[in-house]
Amino acid sequence: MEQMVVQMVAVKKKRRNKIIGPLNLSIPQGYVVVLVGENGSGKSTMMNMLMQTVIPDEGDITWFGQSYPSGIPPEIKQQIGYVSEKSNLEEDLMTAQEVAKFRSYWYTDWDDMLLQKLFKSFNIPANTKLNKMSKGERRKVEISVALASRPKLLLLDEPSSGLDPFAWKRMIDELQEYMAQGESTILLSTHIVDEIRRLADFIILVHQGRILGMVEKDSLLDNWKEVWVKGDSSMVEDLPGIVSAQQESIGVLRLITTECKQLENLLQQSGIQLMKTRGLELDEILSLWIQRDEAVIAQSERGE
Ligand SMILES: Nc1ncnc2c1ncn2[C@@H]1O[C@H](COP(=O)(O)OP(=O)(O)OP(=O)(O)O)[C@@H](O)[C@H]1O
Repeated sequence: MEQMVVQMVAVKKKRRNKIIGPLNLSIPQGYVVVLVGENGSGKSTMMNMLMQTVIPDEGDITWFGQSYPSGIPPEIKQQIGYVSEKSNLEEDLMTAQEVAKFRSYWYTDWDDMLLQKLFKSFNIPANTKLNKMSKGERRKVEISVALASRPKLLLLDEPSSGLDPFAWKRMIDELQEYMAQGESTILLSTHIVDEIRRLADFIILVHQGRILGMVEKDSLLDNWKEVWVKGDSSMVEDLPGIVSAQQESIGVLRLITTECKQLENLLQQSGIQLMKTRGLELDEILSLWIQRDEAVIAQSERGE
C-alpha cells in the first residue's frame, strides 16, 4: 500500500478575512505534488501548518503516519526540509557557509559534498552575508541547504521566486536528481506553469482557501480536451465531463470535456463523428477547472 507522508483531515485555519479549509489532503511518498492557486488562496498557510509555524484551529495533521499535537519532535523535523516564501531574518548576518554549517549540525543526513556542488553550480558567493546578497542569490542558498539536508519531505514555497532563467533550469535539474535518488517527496507551490509541467506528478488546485482537487498531471493533460463533433446542443446532456459546449456552425459542436477518452469511446459506440481534438495547455485547464468548480460551489451555496 502506498505510504502517505502527510495527511490533513478537516483542517481549518481562520485568517484575517477568510477561512482556509476545511482541508482534506494526502501526499503519497515518492512524488512531486504541486500546489497551485491564486494569490491569497492559502498555499503558504498550508505549508506553515505542515511546519507547525501556524497552528490549525480545527482538524488533524499527520506526518509519516503520526500526529504531534504538542510539537513535531526533532528526529521527525530532521526529515523535513523547508524553503519558506519569506527569508529567515535570523540568518541575515550569516554567510552562506555559516548557514550551511549551522544546518549541518541539525540534519543527521547532511551531505556536504552535495552542498559544495550546489554552491558551485549556482555560483553562490559563499562568504557573503545573506543580507548582502541579491534576492535570487539568497534563494539559491536556501534551495541548496534544503537539498543538502537530504530530507524525506521537502516543502518548497515558491522556490523559484527571484531566480534567473539559468538558475531556474539548474534548480529543476537538481530537484529531478533529488527525486531520482530515492523515496523522497516534494510539496511545492508555484505560479509558473512551466515549473508545474516539468516537475509535477500531482497537482493540487487551491481556490479561496479550499482544495478543488488533487489530480495526476498526466491524467489532466490526457483528459481535458477540446473536441469538435458532428451534432447539435441537444446531445450535450448525454456526453461525459462537458464543461463548455458551443454550436460552432450548423451541425458542428465545439466541446470542452474533462473525460476525453470516455467521450471518444461513447462517440464511437454511438456512430457520431469526432472531427477534431485539441489538447489544452495546462494554464487553460487550470482556469477552466476553477471556473467549473466556482459554478458548482455557487450552485450548492444557493441550495440548487
Ligand atoms: N499572518 C497572517 N495573519 C492573518 N492572515 C494572514 C496571515 N498570513 C496570510 N494571511 C491571509 O491568509 C490568506 C492566505 O494567505 P497565504 O499566504 O496562505 O496565500 P498564498 O496562496 O500562499 O498566496 P501567494 O500566492 O500570494 O503567496 C490571505 O488572505 C492572507 O491575507
